[in-house]
Parts: sequence; C-alpha cells; structure tokens
Amino acid sequence: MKTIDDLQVAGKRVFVRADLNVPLDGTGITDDGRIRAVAPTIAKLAERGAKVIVASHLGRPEGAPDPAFSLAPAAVRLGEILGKDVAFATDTVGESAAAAVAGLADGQVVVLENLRFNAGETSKDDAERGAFADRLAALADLYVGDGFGAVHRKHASVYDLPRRLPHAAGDLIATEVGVLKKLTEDVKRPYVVALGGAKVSDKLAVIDQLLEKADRILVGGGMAYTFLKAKGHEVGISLLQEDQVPACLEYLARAEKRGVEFVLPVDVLVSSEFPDLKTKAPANPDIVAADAIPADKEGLDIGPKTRELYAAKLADAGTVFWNGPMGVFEHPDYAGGTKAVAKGLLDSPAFTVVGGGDSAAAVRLLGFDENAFGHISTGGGASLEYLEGKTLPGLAALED
Ligand SMILES: Nc1ncnc2c1ncn2[C@@H]1O[C@H](COP(=O)(O)OP(=O)(O)OP(=O)(O)O)[C@@H](O)[C@H]1O
Ligand SMILES: O=C(O)[C@H](O)COP(=O)(O)O
Repeated sequence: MKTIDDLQVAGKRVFVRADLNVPLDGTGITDDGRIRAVAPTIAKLAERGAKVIVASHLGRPEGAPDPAFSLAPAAVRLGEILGKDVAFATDTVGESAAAAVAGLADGQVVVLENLRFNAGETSKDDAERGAFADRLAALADLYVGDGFGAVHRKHASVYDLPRRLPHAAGDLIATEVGVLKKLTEDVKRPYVVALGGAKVSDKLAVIDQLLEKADRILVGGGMAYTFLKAKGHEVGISLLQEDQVPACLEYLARAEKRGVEFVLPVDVLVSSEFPDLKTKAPANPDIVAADAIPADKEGLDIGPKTRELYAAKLADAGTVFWNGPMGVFEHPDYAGGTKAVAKGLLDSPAFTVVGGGDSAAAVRLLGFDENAFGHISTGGGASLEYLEGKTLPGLAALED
C-alpha cells in the first residue's frame, strides 16, 4: 500500500475518506476519538499544501438528507482539533460542495456533508455506486483512504472512488493495519476475544472464524441473547437475531469440539423498557439468571456474577481483543458490565486491543485512560473482519 509520503500533494485537491462516525447525544459529540485519530493525517496533508476535502458517513441515514445525521458538529470539532478554520459543505456532490472545494486555498480544509445522504454511497448496484463515485471523483485529484472503521464496507467512497483516482493509505489506516496484523500472525496465548455490542447480524458471523483462532470467547451485550436462545432459554424482548439461532448452535457445538472455551452470561440486568439515554433517569433494573429472563423484559447489561466470571476469564490472558460494549453503557445503570470488562483488560497481563467506535468511546467515557490499553482501534466491524482474515474492500482498493 502506498502512503501519503508517496503522493505529491502540494496544490492538489486531496479527498480524504475518514470515519467521523462519532457518537452523538442529540447534536453534541459525546466522544471525539475518531476525529482525533484522523486529524494528524489531515494536518499533514494541509501542512504539505494540499486542498483537503474530508468526507465520511455518520450513522445510517437511508440515502437522503436527515439533519439528525449531519456532519456539521464533526466539522466544528475537527476545526478545534486542528486549530484552524474548517469549511463545511451542506451537501456532498452538489453546489455547496463544488463551491467549497473551488474556494479552497492550498492548506485549507473542507468537510463535506454525510456521504450516506446519497443513495449511491451504499447501493448494492455497482452502476449506481459507480455513478456516485464518478461525482465524488470530479471533486478531487488524489484520494487518501483513512476511514479504517469503514474499510469493511463496499461503499462508493471506500471501494469505487480509489479506483478512479491516484490513491494512498492515510497514517491511521497504516497504524491500525500494523497492529491488527500482529494479532493475526503472532498472538500470545491464551487469546481471549470478548464480543458485545448491538450490530449482532454483522458480527455473529465473525465467530465462525474466531473459533479457529481464539482460545476463549466471552459474549455479552446484545450479541448474548441469540446464544442464550440457542441454548433453549427465553430472552423476553431482548435483542435477538432469530435467523441466526441455528448458526449459534453450530458455533457452540464447534467450540466444544475444538476445545475453545465459549462463555455466556450467567446473569443479566433486565427492564421492561429501554432506558432514556438523554435524561439518564434511573432505570431500576432487576438482576435475573440468564435462564430466567421474564417474557416482558429486555436484557440490557451483564449481571454481577457474569462480571466476576469475565474478569476471571481475562486474568490469565496473553492477548485480548474486545469489541462491543457489554451493555447499554450510555446509561449509568447499565455501564457496570462494560466497566468490569474494561477493568479486566487492564488488570490482565495481556496485550489488549479494543476495537469499535462505541467500545473505544465507552472506555474513555467511563473514565479509563486510553493509553493504558495496548491499542484502541477505531474500527469495530472492520477490525473483526480483518482478524477474520477477510479481504476488506477499502484495503483491497488501496492496495491495487
Ligand atoms: N443488551 C443490549 N441491548 C441493546 N443494545 C446494547 C446492548 N448491549 C450493548 N448495546 C449497545 O451496543 C452499542 C454498540 O454496539 P456496536 O456493535 O455498534 O459496537 P462498536 O464498538 O461501536 O462497533 P462498530 O465500530 O462496529 O460500530 C451501544 O450503543 C450499546 O448501547
Ligand atoms: O461504526 C462503525 O463501525 C463504522 O463507522 C461503520 O459504520 P456502519 O456499520 O454503519 O457501516
């Protein structure tokens, strides 16, 4: 993969595909880790005299503008981090973007509006995606891929655009790939993987491959309930990927056969409603055994016995990879499981990697020192798929 140092950027319009998909509380950014992570690449390009065009997705708007997913707050925050004015275009390939790019002097930066306000960005139709990539390509002379969190997506700005412009990997992608590569080549054992979070359908499949690599897999967060269901337990109104129940059964059987320790929650915190993340009003959850979730309740965090169990399972690890919060950590009543696992990582002698936008944010928001972990990856799904050994569209496009 070429790096920024291989590009002559002075005076050129350089399109930087970043991942500014940061957690928002209304319109306020609750954790700016992903913006800080890509800022050095943007600063370097600007210092070298590029006209820098930053583009990203935020959330999952459905191919049309939605103010709730505007990148405007991220542009403001990027300006604060860089210590310079950052322009903002109110569209991605329309008049505002064209005018903003045309108005850039060397060393200036513009952030375009959310790429996913355009249906072409995420389209499964190659021609539709290609047509959108053509319009993006018209804005720039060079492409720098640095949105590591999105490299597993075959999207126009990630996969099709680098095929249309001379391209290189940004410094964040280079660092991320460097660390994760080590986890695929040379892991100190026991290798423990902790999985949680909410993107269950995306992430269940990685277990298939992890069963070949990990010695122990701890499951929490929204991911746990499909496994509990597979074990024959009722999960009430918890997050459930019903169509994956047979796959989960197969994973459990294979884990046993291969001698991979597969650890599920023994107790959970439940409530009849999802907590209010804005007011953070007390949720007063109940603690129930994992095989006794009431029909009208939802599991929202791992319980105290599970926290102790997972801490013990992390204590002797040689390597830990953790993706996905153990519960709805954004609410204080459901942050305990995520806190316990974060502390378990820090207390273990292992080389620890935390992956994922929300997982990394959780670590910081819950007061842990991010520098105490071996590596905090900006990619959740992306890092998991990398560890799975998959070809990631956004990395393959940069290698070509
Ligand atoms: N039991 C649960 N039920 C519902 N949501 C949950 C549960 N446990 C965790 N979550 C939610 O999972 C979300 C994070 O999941 P996600 O899979 O997006 O992780 P991530 O670290 O951001 O990875 P990525 O970078 O791939 O998005 C949090 O917002 C958290 O509230
Ligand atoms: O948060 C992430 O994992 C990345 O920003 C990718 O977002 P996506 O899962 O909506 O494609």
